[in-house]
Amino acid sequence: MQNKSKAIQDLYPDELAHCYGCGKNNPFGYQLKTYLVGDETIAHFTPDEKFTALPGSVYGGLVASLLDCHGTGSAAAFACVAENIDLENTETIPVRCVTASLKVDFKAPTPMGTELELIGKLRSIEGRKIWVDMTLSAKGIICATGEILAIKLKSNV
Ligand SMILES: CCCCCCCCCC(=O)SCCNC(=O)CCNC(=O)[C@H](O)C(C)(C)COP(=O)(O)OP(=O)(O)OC[C@H]1O[C@@H](n2cnc3c(N)ncnc32)[C@H](O)[C@@H]1OP(=O)(O)O
Repeated sequence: MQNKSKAIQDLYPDELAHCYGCGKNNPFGYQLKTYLVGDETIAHFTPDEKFTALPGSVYGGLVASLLDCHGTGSAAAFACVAENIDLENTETIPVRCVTASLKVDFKAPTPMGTELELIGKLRSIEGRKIWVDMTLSAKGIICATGEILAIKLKSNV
């Protein structure tokens, strides 16, 4: 697979780049960036205390949101690779993936103020269905795992 120096979300067309979790054109959102590195995807996010659950730990909704957006970004990246779309030499991608199903398992408290690392691995692609397995870790400790079923939209909305 290809390495990618540009985030997959930065290849979404401008009119579709307003997602609260990962849209580059949403100044209020998290602007999560997913990168394809080898045959995995990676993203980072450092939560601050506005995301508090119990003191010192992150609320689960943020964890789910990060997995949601990293999952769809990863699905789009893996779909592009499967379709021989050269991510290195394109300004926008024609693939549109949305979440149909997201499962999150919370394994350990997610710490505040620490860089979180999300890793995605392609499980399978079957027609328009793309399954991605993910981990969310802090300092090498897995805080949550996620699995997403993303669906490629039929048209480029
Ligand atoms: C550039 C793109 C911008 C991306 C922005 C970032 C996104 C960030 C992530 C999100 O938060 S996305 C927002 C949350 N997700 C949604 O709002 C999606 C709402 N659901 C839908 O719009 C539709 O249900 C969906 C597009 C997912 C599927 O509808 P379709 O009419 O295109 O497909 P269909 O219902 O025929 O399902 C296609 C296949 O997926 C399967 N499927 C659909 N939903 C499923 C589900 N929940 N669980 C298991 N399988 C499911 C379905 O059975 C079928 O399998 P088969 O092909 O084998 O028959």
